[in-house]
Amino acid sequence: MSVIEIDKLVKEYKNGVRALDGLSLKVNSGEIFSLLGPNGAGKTSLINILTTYYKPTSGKVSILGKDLCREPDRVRRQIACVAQRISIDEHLSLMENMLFQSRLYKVDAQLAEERINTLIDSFDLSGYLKYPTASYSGGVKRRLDIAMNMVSSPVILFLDEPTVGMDVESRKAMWKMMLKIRDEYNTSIFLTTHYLEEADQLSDTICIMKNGKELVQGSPGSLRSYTRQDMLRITFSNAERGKKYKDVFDDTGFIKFSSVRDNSVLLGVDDSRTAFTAVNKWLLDHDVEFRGIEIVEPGLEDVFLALTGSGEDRGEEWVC
Ligand SMILES: Nc1ncnc2c1ncn2[C@@H]1O[C@H](COP(=O)(O)OP(=O)(O)OP(=O)(O)O)[C@@H](O)[C@H]1O
Repeated sequence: MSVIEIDKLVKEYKNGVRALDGLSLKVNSGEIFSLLGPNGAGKTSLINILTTYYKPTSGKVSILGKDLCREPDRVRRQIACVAQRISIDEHLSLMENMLFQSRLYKVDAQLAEERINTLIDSFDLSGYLKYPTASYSGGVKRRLDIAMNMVSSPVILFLDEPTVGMDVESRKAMWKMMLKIRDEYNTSIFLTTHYLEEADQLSDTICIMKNGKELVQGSPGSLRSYTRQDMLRITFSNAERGKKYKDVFDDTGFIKFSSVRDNSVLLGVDDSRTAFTAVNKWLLDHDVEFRGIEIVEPGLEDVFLALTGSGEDRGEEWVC
């Protein structure tokens, strides 16, 4: 069963920027859904619409079976959103922050008390009860922010880049928290992130978007299979040479997609063994200085780069 259904969503701002350009996607009940995309892809615009903050220009959005534009109040009661900026009040204690949130959502006082105690326990916050919230580390503040947003027992929790700027340990604690929210609270999570490893580790479904449109949607494993077996990496002495030969290979016509990463060019090809021989021969015949050529197994990062490219629109070949 899906909890979010988006059909041909368009958001055009007053300045004429079309942040969403006919985006369609579905989020299933009880899953962690990650939205990935380069800067300016339209992720925040989408979250702002889904959380009823902005109105779409056109298209249809249904959340928990309700039309977002016709019944925004009913939708609002069943969702919670943790924005990029931490929303805890540092003049209040941990408990006061939790209670404030429960009153905002009009949760019955006794139920709120039970939920708050369970959340504090569940998310390892009890050790911080006696300290002022202003003294918490960024990671603990973020955990409290998310715990507060769970007081209303939302069916869907939106998290806009929840681990941005965190150290590895805090990020791992946050992942544990997200998995708990999905598995023990049965809340669906809609997550935006720039971290591919995070999306890979946590998500049931990943959607990669660019220029206001979805490029591809699927499980981390199914996305990796997009480019499995058929990639070559050629390493040069510097990134400029990589860029130069990327353009040369693009013009040959037998490359499915290409991207430059550090000193290397990644080439998507039809048959890696045949391409390996052909490209190797071409490089030697043309006296091109290169450090190495190899057949590579793609990771999620390769899929992301292949689909979003670095300015070129080759990803459109992969539109689902
Ligand atoms: N309020 C606004 N008015 C006009 N244009 C906007 C507004 N908000 C966003 N945009 C533009 O819409 C496009 C998509 O922006 P958006 O913030 O949704 O992308 P994003 O994927 O969240 O990017 P980032 O990862 O950098 O946060 C960008 O070109 C941006 O400049």
